Amino acid sequence: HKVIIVGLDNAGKTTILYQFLMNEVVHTSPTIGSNVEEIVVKNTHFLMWDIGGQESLRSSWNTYYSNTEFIILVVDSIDRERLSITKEELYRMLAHEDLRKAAVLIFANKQDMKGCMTAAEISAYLTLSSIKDHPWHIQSCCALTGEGLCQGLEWMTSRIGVR
Ligand SMILES: Nc1nc2c(ncn2[C@@H]2O[C@H](COP(=O)(O)OP(=O)(O)OP(=O)(O)O)[C@@H](O)[C@H]2O)c(=O)[nH]1
Ligand SMILES: [Mg+2]
Repeated sequence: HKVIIVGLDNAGKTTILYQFLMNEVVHTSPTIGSNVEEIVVKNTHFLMWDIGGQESLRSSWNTYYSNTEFIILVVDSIDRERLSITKEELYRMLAHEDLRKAAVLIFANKQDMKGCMTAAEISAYLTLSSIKDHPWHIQSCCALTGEGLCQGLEWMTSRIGVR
């Protein structure tokens, strides 16, 4: 099952990918291009593409879209200023033909940061409840401790077989 991990630069995408793979925090630097790893959850194989989120790289996200079953959108919950940009990117993706059948998992990451937005605040800002044409789920998490990541993966595995 193909998964793409998207979100703005510094959101924590690469950190999440390697937490999934090794249950460890790896030292990351901004991703140029992508990383790809296979993650197995309860006999379900996910091929996860972690894509660089810098502004100059976002226009090429669409080259990763074909055959994607899951979009993991990672949000930096402390980055209030740029949540509007995340919102634009989210709705641009949802409108894309190649992602018509994709389900969306939103990770409200960096919940360890003081003063961060809650998953409920992010959900309201992104108007997730208005999304009717894609299954979606929001999960708060902290990539540094791994908290919340398993629950996100469980939602993904629960979706398989529904379609
Ligand atoms: N406090 C805190 N820091 C985090 C968390 N997750 C990631 N970080 C830090 O955020 C920074 C960016 O993480 P990356 O995983 O490299 O971000 P990215 O989304 O892959 O960024 P690009 O590759 O540039 O798109 C790193 O310094 C991480 O250690 C978290 O849950 N809490
Ligand atoms: Mg990265």
